[in-house]
Amino acid sequence: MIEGNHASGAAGDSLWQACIEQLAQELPEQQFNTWIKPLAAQVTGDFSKVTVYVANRFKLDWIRAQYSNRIMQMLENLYGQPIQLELAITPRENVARLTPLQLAREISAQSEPVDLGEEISPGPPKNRLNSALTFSTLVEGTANRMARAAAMHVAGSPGQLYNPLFIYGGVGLGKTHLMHAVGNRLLEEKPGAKVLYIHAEQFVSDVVKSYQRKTFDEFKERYHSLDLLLIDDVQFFANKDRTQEEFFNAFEALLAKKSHIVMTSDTYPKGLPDIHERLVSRFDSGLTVAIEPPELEMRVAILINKSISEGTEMPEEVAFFVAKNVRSNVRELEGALRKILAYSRFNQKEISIQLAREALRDLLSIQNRQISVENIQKTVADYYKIKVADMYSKKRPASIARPRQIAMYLAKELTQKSLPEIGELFGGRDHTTVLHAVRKIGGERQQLAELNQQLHVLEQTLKG
Ligand SMILES: Nc1ncnc2c1ncn2[C@@H]1O[C@H](COP(=O)(O)OP(=O)(O)OP(=O)(O)O)[C@@H](O)[C@H]1O
Repeated sequence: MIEGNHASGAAGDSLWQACIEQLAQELPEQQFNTWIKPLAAQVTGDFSKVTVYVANRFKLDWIRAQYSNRIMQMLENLYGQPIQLELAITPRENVARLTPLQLAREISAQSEPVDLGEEISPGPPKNRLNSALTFSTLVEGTANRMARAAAMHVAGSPGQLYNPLFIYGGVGLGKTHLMHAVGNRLLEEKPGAKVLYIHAEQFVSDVVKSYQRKTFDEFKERYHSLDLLLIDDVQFFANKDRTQEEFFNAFEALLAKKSHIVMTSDTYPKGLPDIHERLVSRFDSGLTVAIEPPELEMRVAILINKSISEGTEMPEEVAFFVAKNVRSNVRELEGALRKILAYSRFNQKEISIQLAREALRDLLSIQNRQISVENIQKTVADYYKIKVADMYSKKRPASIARPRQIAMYLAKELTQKSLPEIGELFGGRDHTTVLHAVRKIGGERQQLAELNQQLHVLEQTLKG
Protein backbone atom coordinates (compact mmCIF):
# COMPACT_ATOMS: atom_id res chain seq x y z
CA MET A 1 0.00 0.00 0.00
CA ILE A 2 1.18 3.50 -0.67
CA GLU A 3 1.33 5.74 2.34
CA GLY A 4 1.63 9.49 2.71
CA ASN A 5 5.11 10.79 2.05
CA HIS A 6 6.63 7.40 1.36
CA ALA A 7 8.37 6.02 -1.65
CA SER A 8 9.39 2.50 -2.53
CA GLY A 9 12.76 1.30 -1.27
CA ALA A 10 15.16 3.07 1.09
CA ALA A 11 16.98 5.05 -1.58
CA GLY A 12 13.73 6.02 -3.29
CA ASP A 13 12.41 7.02 0.10
CA SER A 14 15.41 9.26 0.74
CA LEU A 15 15.07 10.92 -2.65
CA TRP A 16 11.39 11.63 -2.17
CA GLN A 17 11.84 12.73 1.44
CA ALA A 18 14.64 15.09 0.45
CA CYS A 19 12.35 16.61 -2.16
CA ILE A 20 9.51 16.97 0.35
CA GLU A 21 11.81 18.57 2.89
CA GLN A 22 12.99 21.06 0.33
CA LEU A 23 9.42 21.98 -0.54
CA ALA A 24 8.67 22.38 3.15
CA GLN A 25 11.41 25.02 3.28
CA GLU A 26 10.17 26.84 0.22
CA LEU A 27 6.43 26.94 0.62
CA PRO A 28 4.27 28.67 3.21
CA GLU A 29 3.33 26.14 5.89
CA GLN A 30 -0.38 26.12 5.09
CA GLN A 31 0.26 25.50 1.40
CA PHE A 32 2.74 22.77 2.15
CA ASN A 33 0.40 21.04 4.62
CA THR A 34 -2.55 21.19 2.27
CA TRP A 35 -0.97 20.16 -1.00
CA ILE A 36 2.40 18.56 -0.55
CA LYS A 37 2.39 16.78 2.78
CA PRO A 38 -0.35 14.28 1.82
CA LEU A 39 1.43 13.23 -1.38
CA ALA A 40 2.81 9.73 -1.69
CA ALA A 41 5.36 8.59 -4.23
CA GLN A 42 6.82 5.51 -5.81
CA VAL A 43 10.26 5.58 -7.34
CA THR A 44 11.41 2.96 -9.83
CA GLY A 45 14.46 0.93 -8.89
CA ASP A 46 16.67 2.77 -11.40
CA PHE A 47 15.31 6.20 -10.35
CA SER A 48 14.22 6.95 -13.90
CA LYS A 49 10.58 7.52 -12.97
CA VAL A 50 8.76 8.92 -9.97
CA THR A 51 5.02 8.42 -9.66
CA VAL A 52 3.33 10.83 -7.31
CA TYR A 53 -0.07 9.77 -5.99
CA VAL A 54 -2.74 12.36 -5.35
CA ALA A 55 -6.09 11.82 -3.61
CA ASN A 56 -8.45 12.97 -6.39
CA ARG A 57 -8.75 14.58 -9.80
CA PHE A 58 -9.11 18.10 -8.51
CA LYS A 59 -5.95 17.86 -6.47
CA LEU A 60 -4.15 16.20 -9.33
CA ASP A 61 -4.91 19.11 -11.68
CA TRP A 62 -3.84 21.58 -9.06
CA ILE A 63 -0.57 19.81 -8.29
CA ARG A 64 0.14 19.52 -11.99
CA ALA A 65 -0.46 23.22 -12.58
CA GLN A 66 1.20 24.59 -9.49
CA TYR A 67 3.89 22.26 -8.32
CA SER A 68 4.86 19.55 -10.79
CA ASN A 69 7.61 21.55 -12.51
CA ARG A 70 9.20 22.46 -9.23
CA ILE A 71 8.97 18.89 -7.95
CA MET A 72 10.61 17.57 -11.08
CA GLN A 73 13.36 20.19 -10.95
CA MET A 74 14.11 19.27 -7.36
CA LEU A 75 14.18 15.55 -7.98
CA GLU A 76 16.53 16.08 -10.91
CA ASN A 77 18.79 18.34 -8.84
CA LEU A 78 18.90 15.80 -6.07
CA TYR A 79 19.48 12.83 -8.33
CA GLY A 80 21.66 14.67 -10.82
CA GLN A 81 19.93 13.14 -13.87
CA PRO A 82 16.67 13.58 -15.76
CA ILE A 83 13.67 11.97 -14.07
CA GLN A 84 10.25 11.31 -15.52
CA LEU A 85 7.51 12.56 -13.22
CA GLU A 86 4.05 11.03 -13.41
CA LEU A 87 0.97 12.09 -11.47
CA ALA A 88 -1.71 9.52 -10.66
CA ILE A 89 -4.77 9.18 -8.49
CA THR A 90 -4.30 7.09 -5.37
CA PRO A 91 -5.77 3.67 -6.16
CA ARG A 92 -7.82 3.28 -3.00
CA GLU A 93 -9.38 6.66 -2.43
CA ASN A 94 -10.29 7.68 1.06
CA VAL A 95 -13.21 9.92 0.36
CA ALA A 96 -15.29 11.45 3.08
CA ARG A 97 -18.96 10.58 3.12
CA LEU A 98 -21.70 13.18 2.97
CA THR A 99 -21.67 15.10 6.17
CA PRO A 100 -24.48 16.45 8.34
CA LEU A 101 -24.45 20.00 9.59
CA GLN A 102 -22.65 19.14 12.80
CA LEU A 103 -19.88 17.48 10.87
CA ALA A 104 -19.55 20.41 8.55
CA ARG A 105 -19.28 22.80 11.46
CA GLU A 106 -16.62 20.87 13.26
CA ILE A 107 -14.68 20.39 10.06
CA SER A 108 -14.97 23.97 8.92
CA ALA A 109 -13.15 24.92 12.10
CA GLN A 110 -10.26 22.66 11.11
CA SER A 111 -7.16 24.28 9.70
CA GLU A 112 -6.39 21.12 7.75
CA PRO A 113 -8.72 18.48 6.33
CA VAL A 114 -9.73 15.73 8.75
CA ASP A 115 -8.91 12.24 7.60
CA LEU A 116 -12.33 10.72 7.75
CA GLY A 117 -11.26 7.54 6.06
CA GLU A 118 -9.26 6.24 8.96
CA GLU A 119 -11.16 4.97 11.91
CA ILE A 120 -10.54 3.20 15.14
CA SER A 121 -12.20 -0.15 14.78
CA PRO A 122 -14.76 -0.98 17.44
CA GLY A 123 -13.54 -3.31 20.14
CA PRO A 124 -9.93 -3.17 21.28
CA PRO A 125 -8.37 -0.28 19.35
CA LYS A 126 -5.03 -0.48 17.62
CA ASN A 127 -2.61 1.41 19.78
CA ARG A 128 -1.19 3.36 16.82
CA LEU A 129 2.23 3.49 18.38
CA ASN A 130 5.29 3.86 16.22
CA SER A 131 7.72 1.33 17.66
CA ALA A 132 10.73 3.32 16.39
CA LEU A 133 9.95 6.25 18.66
CA THR A 134 11.42 5.13 21.97
CA PHE A 135 13.39 6.63 24.82
CA SER A 136 16.55 5.07 23.48
CA THR A 137 16.25 6.87 20.14
CA LEU A 138 15.46 10.20 21.83
CA VAL A 139 18.59 12.23 22.46
CA GLU A 140 18.61 13.91 25.84
CA GLY A 141 19.72 17.50 26.39
CA THR A 142 18.86 20.45 28.60
CA ALA A 143 16.06 21.32 26.18
CA ASN A 144 14.05 18.17 26.92
CA ARG A 145 15.54 16.87 30.18
CA MET A 146 12.60 17.62 32.41
CA ALA A 147 9.94 16.47 29.95
CA ARG A 148 11.86 13.27 29.33
CA ALA A 149 12.29 12.55 33.04
CA ALA A 150 8.57 13.11 33.67
CA ALA A 151 7.64 10.93 30.70
CA MET A 152 9.89 8.12 31.93
CA HIS A 153 8.30 8.35 35.32
CA VAL A 154 4.83 8.07 33.83
CA ALA A 155 5.85 5.09 31.71
CA GLY A 156 7.23 3.35 34.79
CA SER A 157 4.39 4.14 37.19
CA PRO A 158 1.30 5.13 35.23
CA GLY A 159 -1.72 6.51 37.04
CA GLN A 160 0.33 7.90 39.88
CA LEU A 161 2.27 11.16 39.78
CA TYR A 162 2.00 13.75 37.00
CA ASN A 163 -1.46 12.92 35.77
CA PRO A 164 -2.18 14.40 33.31
CA LEU A 165 1.26 15.06 31.90
CA PHE A 166 1.04 18.07 29.63
CA ILE A 167 4.02 18.60 27.31
CA TYR A 168 4.23 21.75 25.24
CA GLY A 169 6.67 23.34 22.83
CA GLY A 170 7.18 24.52 19.26
CA VAL A 171 6.94 22.38 16.15
CA GLY A 172 9.28 19.49 15.56
CA LEU A 173 10.85 19.46 19.01
CA GLY A 174 10.08 15.85 19.91
CA LYS A 175 6.73 16.03 21.71
CA THR A 176 5.17 13.29 19.62
CA HIS A 177 8.31 11.20 19.91
CA LEU A 178 8.19 11.45 23.68
CA MET A 179 4.56 10.37 23.80
CA HIS A 180 5.21 7.31 21.68
CA ALA A 181 8.17 6.53 23.91
CA VAL A 182 5.87 6.50 26.95
CA GLY A 183 3.45 4.14 25.22
CA ASN A 184 6.16 1.82 23.92
CA ARG A 185 7.88 1.61 27.31
CA LEU A 186 4.62 0.90 29.12
CA LEU A 187 3.76 -1.89 26.70
CA GLU A 188 7.21 -3.39 27.11
CA GLU A 189 6.59 -3.65 30.83
CA LYS A 190 2.87 -4.43 30.69
CA PRO A 191 2.08 -5.98 27.33
CA GLY A 192 -1.61 -6.29 28.19
CA ALA A 193 -2.11 -2.58 28.90
CA LYS A 194 -4.65 -0.73 26.77
CA VAL A 195 -2.74 2.11 25.21
CA LEU A 196 -3.85 4.51 22.51
CA TYR A 197 -1.93 7.23 20.72
CA ILE A 198 -4.18 9.61 18.85
CA HIS A 199 -3.81 12.97 17.20
CA ALA A 200 -6.37 15.51 18.44
CA GLU A 201 -7.70 15.91 14.90
CA GLN A 202 -8.48 12.22 14.73
CA PHE A 203 -10.26 12.47 18.06
CA VAL A 204 -12.39 15.27 16.58
CA SER A 205 -13.11 13.08 13.61
CA ASP A 206 -14.10 10.20 15.90
CA VAL A 207 -16.49 12.41 17.82
CA VAL A 208 -18.05 13.58 14.60
CA LYS A 209 -18.50 10.05 13.30
CA SER A 210 -20.01 8.82 16.53
CA TYR A 211 -22.41 11.71 16.34
CA GLN A 212 -23.25 10.96 12.77
CA ARG A 213 -23.74 7.25 13.31
CA LYS A 214 -25.19 7.51 16.79
CA THR A 215 -22.53 5.26 18.21
CA PHE A 216 -21.58 7.18 21.31
CA ASP A 217 -21.74 4.10 23.50
CA GLU A 218 -19.03 2.46 21.45
CA PHE A 219 -17.04 5.66 21.46
CA LYS A 220 -17.18 5.81 25.25
CA GLU A 221 -16.36 2.16 25.60
CA ARG A 222 -13.29 2.71 23.42
CA TYR A 223 -11.88 5.73 25.13
CA HIS A 224 -13.02 5.29 28.70
CA SER A 225 -11.53 1.82 29.03
CA LEU A 226 -7.94 2.81 28.23
CA ASP A 227 -5.03 2.54 30.66
CA LEU A 228 -3.02 5.17 28.86
CA LEU A 229 -4.30 7.82 26.49
CA LEU A 230 -1.68 9.75 24.53
CA ILE A 231 -3.27 12.67 22.76
CA ASP A 232 -1.25 14.92 20.48
CA ASP A 233 -1.71 18.61 19.66
CA VAL A 234 -4.74 19.38 21.82
CA GLN A 235 -4.70 22.95 20.52
CA PHE A 236 -6.79 21.47 17.67
CA PHE A 237 -9.74 21.27 20.07
CA ALA A 238 -10.11 25.04 19.86
CA ASN A 239 -13.68 26.08 19.04
CA LYS A 240 -14.92 22.49 18.83
CA ASP A 241 -17.46 22.46 21.60
CA ARG A 242 -18.82 18.99 21.16
CA THR A 243 -15.34 17.52 21.01
CA GLN A 244 -14.28 19.40 24.10
CA GLU A 245 -17.28 18.07 25.96
CA GLU A 246 -16.52 14.49 24.96
CA PHE A 247 -12.88 14.92 25.80
CA PHE A 248 -13.82 16.31 29.18
CA ASN A 249 -15.97 13.20 29.84
CA ALA A 250 -13.19 10.86 28.74
CA PHE A 251 -10.71 12.79 30.83
CA GLU A 252 -12.80 12.53 33.99
CA ALA A 253 -13.54 8.84 33.42
CA LEU A 254 -9.88 8.00 32.87
CA LEU A 255 -8.61 9.94 35.85
CA ALA A 256 -11.27 8.39 38.09
CA LYS A 257 -9.98 4.92 37.27
CA LYS A 258 -6.35 6.04 37.61
CA SER A 259 -5.55 5.66 33.94
CA HIS A 260 -2.89 8.02 32.70
CA ILE A 261 -3.29 10.84 30.19
CA VAL A 262 -0.40 12.45 28.34
CA MET A 263 -1.11 15.45 26.16
CA THR A 264 0.91 17.72 23.93
CA SER A 265 0.25 21.15 22.62
CA ASP A 266 2.03 24.05 20.99
CA THR A 267 1.53 26.19 24.07
CA TYR A 268 0.94 25.89 27.83
CA PRO A 269 -2.65 25.24 28.98
CA LYS A 270 -3.58 28.81 29.91
CA GLY A 271 -2.22 30.03 26.60
CA LEU A 272 -4.62 27.83 24.62
CA PRO A 273 -7.21 29.96 22.87
CA ASP A 274 -10.86 28.89 22.59
CA ILE A 275 -10.72 25.94 24.94
CA HIS A 276 -13.21 25.86 27.80
CA GLU A 277 -11.89 27.03 31.11
CA ARG A 278 -12.84 23.82 32.90
CA LEU A 279 -10.79 21.81 30.41
CA VAL A 280 -7.82 24.18 30.63
CA SER A 281 -7.77 23.84 34.40
CA ARG A 282 -7.90 20.02 34.05
CA PHE A 283 -4.96 20.15 31.61
CA ASP A 284 -2.96 22.07 34.16
CA SER A 285 -3.84 19.89 37.14
CA GLY A 286 -0.99 17.37 36.82
CA LEU A 287 2.41 18.37 35.54
CA THR A 288 3.02 20.82 32.73
CA VAL A 289 6.48 20.76 31.16
CA ALA A 290 8.03 22.53 28.21
CA ILE A 291 10.36 21.22 25.52
CA GLU A 292 12.71 23.92 24.27
CA PRO A 293 14.55 24.06 20.96
CA PRO A 294 17.67 21.89 21.21
CA GLU A 295 20.97 23.53 22.04
CA LEU A 296 24.00 23.18 19.75
CA GLU A 297 25.53 20.10 21.39
CA MET A 298 22.18 18.34 21.39
CA ARG A 299 21.70 19.12 17.71
CA VAL A 300 25.12 17.68 16.96
CA ALA A 301 24.34 14.52 18.97
CA ILE A 302 21.00 14.11 17.19
CA LEU A 303 22.66 14.39 13.77
CA ILE A 304 25.37 11.89 14.63
CA ASN A 305 22.91 9.39 16.16
CA LYS A 306 20.49 9.64 13.28
CA SER A 307 23.17 9.27 10.66
CA ILE A 308 24.47 6.15 12.39
CA SER A 309 20.97 4.71 12.46
CA GLU A 310 20.78 5.40 8.70
CA GLY A 311 23.94 3.35 8.29
CA THR A 312 26.29 6.25 7.51
CA GLU A 313 28.58 8.02 9.91
CA MET A 314 28.58 11.79 9.70
CA PRO A 315 31.95 13.32 10.64
CA GLU A 316 31.73 15.50 13.72
CA GLU A 317 32.86 18.66 11.92
CA VAL A 318 30.07 18.22 9.38
CA ALA A 319 27.56 17.65 12.17
CA PHE A 320 28.75 20.91 13.78
CA PHE A 321 28.45 22.77 10.51
CA VAL A 322 24.90 21.53 9.98
CA ALA A 323 23.89 22.03 13.62
CA LYS A 324 25.17 25.60 13.57
CA ASN A 325 23.15 26.38 10.49
CA VAL A 326 19.94 24.48 11.17
CA ARG A 327 18.76 25.69 14.51
CA SER A 328 15.02 25.82 14.58
CA ASN A 329 13.90 22.28 15.37
CA VAL A 330 14.72 18.61 15.10
CA ARG A 331 12.44 17.96 12.15
CA GLU A 332 14.42 20.45 10.07
CA LEU A 333 17.61 18.90 11.31
CA GLU A 334 16.38 15.50 10.11
CA GLY A 335 15.41 17.04 6.80
CA ALA A 336 18.90 18.48 6.38
CA LEU A 337 20.45 15.13 7.25
CA ARG A 338 18.27 13.33 4.70
CA LYS A 339 19.26 15.79 2.01
CA ILE A 340 22.94 15.32 2.77
CA LEU A 341 22.67 11.53 2.79
CA ALA A 342 20.69 11.50 -0.44
CA TYR A 343 23.11 13.93 -2.07
CA SER A 344 26.11 11.90 -1.00
CA ARG A 345 24.52 8.64 -2.20
CA PHE A 346 23.37 9.92 -5.56
CA ASN A 347 26.61 11.70 -6.32
CA GLN A 348 28.72 8.96 -4.77
CA LYS A 349 30.73 11.46 -2.74
CA GLU A 350 32.01 11.30 0.84
CA ILE A 351 30.20 13.44 3.39
CA SER A 352 32.19 16.63 3.98
CA ILE A 353 31.43 20.24 4.86
CA GLN A 354 31.64 21.11 1.18
CA LEU A 355 29.12 18.41 0.30
CA ALA A 356 26.80 19.54 3.11
CA ARG A 357 27.05 23.10 1.84
CA GLU A 358 26.04 21.96 -1.64
CA ALA A 359 23.25 19.69 -0.46
CA LEU A 360 21.80 22.42 1.73
CA ARG A 361 22.39 25.35 -0.57
CA ASP A 362 18.70 26.23 -0.89
CA LEU A 363 18.16 26.10 2.82
CA LEU A 364 21.30 28.11 3.55
CA SER A 365 20.45 30.76 1.01
CA ILE A 366 16.97 31.12 2.51
CA GLN A 367 18.63 31.65 5.86
CA ASN A 368 21.05 34.18 4.41
CA ARG A 369 18.16 36.27 3.32
CA GLN A 370 16.60 36.04 6.72
CA ILE A 371 19.27 37.04 9.20
CA SER A 372 17.36 38.63 12.03
CA VAL A 373 18.51 40.96 14.75
CA GLU A 374 17.45 38.32 17.31
CA ASN A 375 19.66 35.80 15.58
CA ILE A 376 22.59 38.21 15.61
CA GLN A 377 22.06 38.93 19.30
CA LYS A 378 21.97 35.25 20.13
CA THR A 379 24.99 34.34 18.02
CA VAL A 380 27.10 37.21 19.37
CA ALA A 381 26.02 36.47 22.96
CA ASP A 382 26.96 32.78 22.49
CA TYR A 383 30.27 33.72 20.95
CA TYR A 384 31.32 36.09 23.72
CA LYS A 385 29.68 33.94 26.40
CA ILE A 386 27.32 36.54 27.76
CA LYS A 387 23.58 36.28 28.26
CA VAL A 388 21.24 37.22 25.42
CA ALA A 389 19.39 39.38 27.96
CA ASP A 390 22.53 41.52 28.25
CA MET A 391 21.92 42.66 24.70
CA TYR A 392 18.90 44.61 25.95
CA SER A 393 20.11 45.41 29.46
CA LYS A 394 21.48 48.72 30.67
CA LYS A 395 24.67 47.12 31.98
CA ARG A 396 27.86 48.91 31.01
CA PRO A 397 30.91 46.78 31.87
CA ALA A 398 33.14 46.45 28.82
CA SER A 399 32.74 42.66 28.82
CA ILE A 400 29.06 43.24 27.97
CA ALA A 401 29.04 46.65 26.26
CA ARG A 402 31.53 45.61 23.60
CA PRO A 403 29.72 42.45 22.40
CA ARG A 404 26.55 44.54 22.39
CA GLN A 405 28.22 47.12 20.11
CA ILE A 406 29.46 44.32 17.89
CA ALA A 407 25.94 42.96 17.63
CA MET A 408 24.62 46.42 16.72
CA TYR A 409 27.28 46.75 14.05
CA LEU A 410 26.36 43.35 12.58
CA ALA A 411 22.67 44.21 12.73
CA LYS A 412 23.31 47.28 10.62
CA GLU A 413 25.56 45.38 8.25
CA LEU A 414 23.49 42.23 7.78
CA THR A 415 19.86 43.33 8.03
CA GLN A 416 17.73 45.97 6.37
CA LYS A 417 16.77 47.54 9.70
CA SER A 418 17.16 51.27 10.30
CA LEU A 419 19.21 52.69 13.18
CA PRO A 420 16.10 53.54 15.27
CA GLU A 421 14.68 50.05 14.65
CA ILE A 422 17.93 48.46 15.76
CA GLY A 423 18.03 50.71 18.83
CA GLU A 424 14.52 49.58 19.70
CA LEU A 425 15.54 45.92 19.48
CA PHE A 426 18.48 46.55 21.79
CA GLY A 427 16.37 47.47 24.79
CA GLY A 428 14.97 50.74 23.46
CA ARG A 429 18.28 52.52 22.87
CA ASP A 430 18.58 55.76 20.98
CA HIS A 431 19.60 55.63 17.30
CA THR A 432 22.69 57.74 18.10
CA THR A 433 23.93 54.95 20.39
CA VAL A 434 23.61 52.52 17.51
CA LEU A 435 25.34 54.90 15.11
CA HIS A 436 28.20 55.32 17.56
CA ALA A 437 28.59 51.52 17.84
CA VAL A 438 28.48 51.04 14.06
CA ARG A 439 31.15 53.68 13.47
CA LYS A 440 33.34 52.54 16.32
CA ILE A 441 33.37 48.83 15.43
CA GLY A 442 33.61 49.58 11.71
CA GLY A 443 36.65 51.82 12.34
CA GLU A 444 38.36 49.43 14.72
CA ARG A 445 37.84 46.58 12.35
CA GLN A 446 40.24 48.25 9.93
CA GLN A 447 42.93 48.52 12.61
CA LEU A 448 42.61 45.38 14.72
CA ALA A 449 43.26 42.06 13.02
CA GLU A 450 41.87 40.08 15.94
CA LEU A 451 38.56 41.93 15.94
CA ASN A 452 38.36 41.61 12.18
CA GLN A 453 38.88 37.88 12.48
CA GLN A 454 36.15 37.57 15.16
CA LEU A 455 33.73 39.54 13.02
CA HIS A 456 34.55 37.34 10.09
CA VAL A 457 33.71 34.19 12.07
CA LEU A 458 30.46 35.75 13.28
CA GLU A 459 29.49 36.79 9.76
CA GLN A 460 30.20 33.33 8.39
CA THR A 461 28.21 31.71 11.17
CA LEU A 462 25.27 34.00 10.61
CA LYS A 463 25.34 33.62 6.84
CA GLY A 464 25.80 29.86 7.00
N1 LIG B 1 15.67 14.69 21.21
C1 LIG B 1 15.46 14.04 20.06
N2 LIG B 1 16.25 13.00 19.71
C2 LIG B 1 16.06 12.35 18.56
N3 LIG B 1 15.10 12.64 17.67
C3 LIG B 1 14.28 13.65 17.98
C4 LIG B 1 14.41 14.40 19.17
N4 LIG B 1 13.47 15.35 19.20
C5 LIG B 1 12.77 15.21 18.07
N5 LIG B 1 13.24 14.19 17.33
C6 LIG B 1 12.75 13.76 16.02
O1 LIG B 1 12.33 14.92 15.31
C7 LIG B 1 11.16 14.68 14.56
C8 LIG B 1 10.09 15.64 15.00
O2 LIG B 1 9.69 15.32 16.31
P1 LIG B 1 8.17 15.22 16.76
O3 LIG B 1 7.30 14.80 15.62
O4 LIG B 1 8.11 14.41 17.99
O5 LIG B 1 7.92 16.76 17.05
P2 LIG B 1 6.66 17.48 17.68
O6 LIG B 1 7.21 18.32 18.78
O7 LIG B 1 5.61 16.51 18.02
O8 LIG B 1 6.23 18.41 16.51
P3 LIG B 1 4.75 18.87 15.99
O9 LIG B 1 4.26 19.82 17.01
O10 LIG B 1 5.07 19.51 14.69
O11 LIG B 1 3.94 17.62 15.87
C9 LIG B 1 10.80 13.22 14.81
O12 LIG B 1 11.30 12.44 13.76
C10 LIG B 1 11.52 12.88 16.10
O13 LIG B 1 11.86 11.52 16.15
